[in-house]
Amino acid sequence: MPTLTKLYTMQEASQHNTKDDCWIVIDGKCLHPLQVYDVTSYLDEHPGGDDVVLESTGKDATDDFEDAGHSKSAKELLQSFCIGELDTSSPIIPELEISSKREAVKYSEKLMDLTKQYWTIPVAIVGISVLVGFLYLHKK
Ligand code: HEM
Repeated sequence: MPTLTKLYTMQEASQHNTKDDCWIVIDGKCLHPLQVYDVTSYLDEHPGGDDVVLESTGKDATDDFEDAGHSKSAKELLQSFCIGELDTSSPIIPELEISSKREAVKYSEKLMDLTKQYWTIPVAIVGISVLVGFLYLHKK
């Protein structure tokens, strides 16, 4: 039977960054993408202290976890805190996408303004060309 996996965005996971509510995101290895773990209840028991874990919230903490040289049993223990997977289809920093859209709008507005301001130049060139052509034909 297919199991339903809960998906969380990095933005959502990063909001759980306190002693009373602490989520971390770590690569689950195998075929899995990044997994989200609610380790709140383990913070006080963590042999490395709670601050190191809190410092690893709001980001991919795989390297931090691996660099600490955790034992096999620590890795197994970690799995018991898994609450879901990271939704990688959403941008990690959504503000970036929004601001780049805003930039595009700004750019097209600027272009429109320039067109409005300088429309006389191409019109004048066409007008002068027509006039010169007209005079030239009349001379003949
Ligand atoms: C990503 C953030 C984490 C960092 C930076 C970190 C760091 C550390 C460090 C530095 C130690 C060594 C403490 C010492 O020997 O004095 C340690 C030990 C340990 N940590 Fe973490 N830890 C993290 C997350 C976790 C999590 C989420 C779990 C389990 C749910 C965990 C389980 C353990 C265990 C069981 C030990 C004892 C040694 C072992 O069995 O490997 N840690 N950790």
